[in-house]
Amino acid sequence: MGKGMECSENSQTNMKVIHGEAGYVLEDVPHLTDFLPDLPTFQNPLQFNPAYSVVKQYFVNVDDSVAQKIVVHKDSPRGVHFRRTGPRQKIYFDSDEVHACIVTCGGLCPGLNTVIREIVCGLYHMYGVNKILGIDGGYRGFYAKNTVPLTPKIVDDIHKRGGTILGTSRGGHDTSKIVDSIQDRGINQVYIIGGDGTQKGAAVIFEEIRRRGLKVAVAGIPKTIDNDIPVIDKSFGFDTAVEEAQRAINAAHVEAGSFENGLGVVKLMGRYSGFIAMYATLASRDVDCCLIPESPFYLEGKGGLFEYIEKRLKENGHMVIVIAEGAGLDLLSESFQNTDLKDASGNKLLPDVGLWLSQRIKDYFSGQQKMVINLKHIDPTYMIRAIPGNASDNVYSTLLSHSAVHGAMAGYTGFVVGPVNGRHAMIPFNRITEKQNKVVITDRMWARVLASTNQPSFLNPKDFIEKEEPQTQTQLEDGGKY
Ligand SMILES: Nc1ncnc2c1ncn2[C@@H]1O[C@H](COP(=O)(O)OP(=O)(O)OP(=O)(O)O)[C@@H](O)[C@H]1O
Ligand SMILES: O=P(O)(O)OC[C@H]1O[C@](O)(CO)[C@@H](O)[C@@H]1O
Ligand SMILES: [Mg+2]
Repeated sequence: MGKGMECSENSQTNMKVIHGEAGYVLEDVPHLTDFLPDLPTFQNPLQFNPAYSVVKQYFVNVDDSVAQKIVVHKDSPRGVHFRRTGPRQKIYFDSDEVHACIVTCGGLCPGLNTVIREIVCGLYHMYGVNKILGIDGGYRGFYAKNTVPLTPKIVDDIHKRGGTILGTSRGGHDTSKIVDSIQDRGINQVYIIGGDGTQKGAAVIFEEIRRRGLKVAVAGIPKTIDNDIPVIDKSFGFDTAVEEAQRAINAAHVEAGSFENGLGVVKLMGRYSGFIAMYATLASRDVDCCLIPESPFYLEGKGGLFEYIEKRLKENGHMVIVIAEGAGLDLLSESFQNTDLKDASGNKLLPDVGLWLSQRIKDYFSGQQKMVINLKHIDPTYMIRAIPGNASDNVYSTLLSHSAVHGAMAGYTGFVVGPVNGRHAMIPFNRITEKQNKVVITDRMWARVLASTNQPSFLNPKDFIEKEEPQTQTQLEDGGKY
């Protein structure tokens, strides 16, 4: 810890927070020495690695941190920081001692296999680790299935395939059985790849490991096609998903443009966050209306969706609507009985909004409007999720994997890796799991979507203006990322 720093631990969240000068705050991650103070250290073998020994500054300074906010005013406090990732001079595991395991949980996401590959190759090539196990089929694989040995040869070309070679699942998180399995197998590094639910599971695994006083590092790699993980810039697979969504939007546009009053409805993923729909819309420019969970809308009456569709068809002869799977749930609940069905992880099962919207539009225009429309509904959701990562996601996945490996080798634990303002950092679990990342509809990014599609905002601007204080300066809100 640097000079003039004060460290405190919040007993409720177990968070290590370090305060420095001028309002500097480091939301630190746990280290194995917090509960095992006498661990021996080792020289990092990377200094002898031909790839790294030519790099001038290959070890990061122990005090390096990454700022959460980079837009500041001259009198702003320095604000919250996270510990920077990267190789450390001193490590807490001897290469021969490491017995690592990797597990993938939750839904599929492009780039999962790249992350697995790069953890295996990173451990092997950078740190000389050769005992690495794959856990089969998500959390329950720890106690209900056999493990798969992983070597650079086995994972050599898996990044070219979609899905996860380890398999995945929802539900089945039994903390004590999982930690028993880790302990019984002599595993001392656990790499957990998954979304918000998975990282909640990883946090309780870490707590149990700490309670038992085991020398086991737990590292989370955030995975979510929905981009709903907070703090980090974006999640891997998201770019690929946005790119792949273009094919569906193009098809919808071609279909719509070829028929009189052609209407293409494309459903994209996004349970609670409409990032894929928002970015796919902005990227495409062929979309006339983007509907996301964060922005309420209505169908009938003045300023409603039906009125807009009619206007657009009259003006342009065709239109494309992109709808995220969690959009308009309040409207759907009027048509569907609230069954409250959940998946094995406890996530609410949503009715099919694409089908519902398409039917409502057809009913409206075949009813009182007497306007013949040609509607094509495209649902590419699983096709988008099941492909391999694109080039930029593959590079990104490599950085994430290496960050996790460097962090675990350096004895950090109970952390999630990810880029914060473009620099990779280790973030405590609770910062990742306490809330979901959502599109902020009062941000400029959503305004860009509205400006690009010309769709109605479905909101009364007075609702916003009257509630807000007059602003003299740019507000430095959390949401103002884009
Ligand atoms: N609160 C929790 N505590 C412990 N384990 C959890 C918790 N929430 C979810 N899990 C476990 O994490 C795993 C994955 O959770 P979930 O199915 O919600 O997917 P996810 O990780 O959120 O990914 P995504 O939503 O992107 O598909 C499951 O095995 C589930 O049992
Ligand atoms: O059908 P499954 O496997 O539960 O996955 C669907 C969900 O997974 C996600 O892609 C998140 O991984 C959500 O967008 C979607 O609601
Ligand atoms: Mg989730």
